[in-house]
Amino acid sequence: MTSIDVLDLTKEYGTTRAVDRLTFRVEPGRVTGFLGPNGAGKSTTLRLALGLDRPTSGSVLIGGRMYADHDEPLRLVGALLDAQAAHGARTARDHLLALAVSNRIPVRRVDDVLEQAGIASVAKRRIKTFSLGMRQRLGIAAALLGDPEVVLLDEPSNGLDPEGIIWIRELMRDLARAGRTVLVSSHLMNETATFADHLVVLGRGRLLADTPMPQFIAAHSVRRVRVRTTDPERLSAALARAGHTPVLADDGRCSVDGVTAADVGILAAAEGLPVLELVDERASLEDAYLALTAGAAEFAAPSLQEA
Ligand SMILES: Nc1ncnc2c1ncn2[C@@H]1O[C@H](COP(=O)(O)OP(=O)(O)OP(=O)(O)O)[C@@H](O)[C@H]1O
Repeated sequence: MTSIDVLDLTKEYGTTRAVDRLTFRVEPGRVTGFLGPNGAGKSTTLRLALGLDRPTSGSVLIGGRMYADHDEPLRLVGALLDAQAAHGARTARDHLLALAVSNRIPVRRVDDVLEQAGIASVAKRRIKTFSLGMRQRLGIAAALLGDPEVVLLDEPSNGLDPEGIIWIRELMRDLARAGRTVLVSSHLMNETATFADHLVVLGRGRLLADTPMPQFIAAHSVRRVRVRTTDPERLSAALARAGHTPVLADDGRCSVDGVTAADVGILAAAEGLPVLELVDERASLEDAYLALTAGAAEFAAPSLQEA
């Protein structure tokens, strides 16, 4: 069981602080969604974890050691960072074979991962003829080649069709169920909600949240009730008198934040209004995420003069 520990990590590019004193732990046995708006620092953190760039300060430890200090890192950590990185003139199979041989991974793994990624039938085609989705599957095959305990995926559903998106979701869940440590970056909140057990949210290089998914939603969502009665204006006026701020839609439905369905039902009954529809709406992960990152999304990464 191998955890990832990000410890007081900072990365500056000139005057841009891409990652700002970040500390969090990614636990095995679950899928951790790594979220944040464009430029939040997700890819930089993953590159630092893989030793592809040097931190300005702080560190990332995988299984208690830096990536580069492991003897056979590809057998411990599999990563998909840039699916376009593979050499276009090679066939998919040759690309994986070269990776296997140079990392002392048994050659039989090549056919296993081609099969697992659903690209066995195109294994002998040159990579330059591949669609974005096929390249993405090849990148995932390469990440799984060393049968790693830790899997880092940067936007893995990029370019995948709906069937591919379901496949990658199930693959990530299976890896976590098998006790592996799975960290997956994304901008897509609703999609992340379909596979992540835990969330780490960044904004402007800083940690905004590190929390189990259900707690994240509960902590950041607003209660909202949707109600429809025979007289929307009268109900609206009654809600306003009770100190609420109802929003009336064209279809006669009324939304009210910060109340329960019971509150609204009792109020409607007191007004003698028949209730035609009354729904307790749970804010979606998208709403919760947008509320959390609203401040961070308005700006680019902070410059050092600002910080
Ligand atoms: N090599 C680099 N040189 C200069 N600035 C960089 C470099 N890499 C990243 N940055 C800057 O660091 C910040 C964080 O970028 P990063 O790519 O890590 O964010 P991200 O969260 O992965 O965004 P996206 O979702 O758009 O990929 C951005 O302001 C980016 O412009």
